[in-house]
Amino acid sequence: MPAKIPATVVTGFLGAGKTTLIRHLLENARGKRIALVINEFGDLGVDGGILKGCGIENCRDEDVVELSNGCICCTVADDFIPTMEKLLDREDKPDHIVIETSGLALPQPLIRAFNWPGISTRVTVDGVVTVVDGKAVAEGRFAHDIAAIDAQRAADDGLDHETPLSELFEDQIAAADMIVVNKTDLLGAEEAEALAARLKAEARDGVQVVRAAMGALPVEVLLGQGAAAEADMEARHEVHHHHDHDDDHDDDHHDAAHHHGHDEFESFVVTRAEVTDAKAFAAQVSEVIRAHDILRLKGFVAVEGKPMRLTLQAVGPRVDTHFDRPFGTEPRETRLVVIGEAGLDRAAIEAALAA
Ligand SMILES: Nc1nc2c(ncn2[C@@H]2O[C@H](COP(=O)(O)OP(=O)(O)OP(=O)(O)O)[C@@H](O)[C@H]2O)c(=O)[nH]1
Repeated sequence: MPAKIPATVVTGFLGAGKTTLIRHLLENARGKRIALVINEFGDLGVDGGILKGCGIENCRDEDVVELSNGCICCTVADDFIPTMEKLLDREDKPDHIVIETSGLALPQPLIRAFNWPGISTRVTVDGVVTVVDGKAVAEGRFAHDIAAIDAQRAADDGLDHETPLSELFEDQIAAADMIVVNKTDLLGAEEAEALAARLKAEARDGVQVVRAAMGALPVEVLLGQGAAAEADMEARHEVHHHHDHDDDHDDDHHDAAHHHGHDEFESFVVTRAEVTDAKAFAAQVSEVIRAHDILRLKGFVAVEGKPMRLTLQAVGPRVDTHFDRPFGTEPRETRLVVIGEAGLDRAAIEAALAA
């Protein structure tokens, strides 16, 4: 069976910066063919418009698909699934699918839709990325323009008007594999750090919390999480069980202050001699990842007495290993790439991995 196509679900309240983050991703995807599915509500089509007319090389018109029949959770069968099938049936399949949910939709029903027959064998949820408006959340609001959100909710009969925004927010946090604390340019460094720590404490174990300005995250941090989110829905509880809908769009798409995110991420390579025990080393790596908040760690490991090299891939504390091929004439060394937010304690990480 061919490998499943990974899909990343991007969620977050309106104005949190989802479209901005996706734009940055497309601009930096370097040849990776990304198809976008955008869940617009109503006929505004703002995000589709923004991304379609973007002039980004990787972002061809036919790679942007809009769902315009409203909330995904009530149109799964007649809109979302056929759209996905069409994408998957294409001759030149995308390497990755990115789905932008509209600001108030619950991510859970969408993730669950990936268990649908015909979809579940061909695509998997690589990761759920929840974008939060760091400035708004730090100030105890959940979104930049609560009044706009309220107006949208009120304008739609199908909408549950009772659920407080705080619960929708909790649903978004509970669904996440990665939480992006966006708009850190509007926060002090300490404030951003405190908020990231707070959200990490609220989220499921192992969820990565990263800080960003203008959604600028390295592609390799955002994509390739391998979460298979559709398979562990019970862990991603919904606080709120009513039917909920969403509408979208305030009109502040125009003021994207051009901002070249200075690099808030770093990566380096650690090498070491052969390890004696593959399993024990994987556990050791997992501990180092937790202790140092490493986002990604990947590479090859030489295991004593094994001619094959061990491939190691870690997303957060989840470490996957398998033997992939003989070392052949290459030096039998362990070589691991470490990726994290700037400020990693390189010396300590090197020492801990070499131990
Ligand atoms: N200062 C600042 N502004 C940001 C940042 N990220 C996004 N914005 C601005 O916030 C506004 C909303 O960003 P979008 O990317 O459209 O947000 P969205 O989540 O896609 O919003 P909807 O599509 O309306 O749900 C835009 O004006 C962006 O330019 C950031 O990190 N810092």
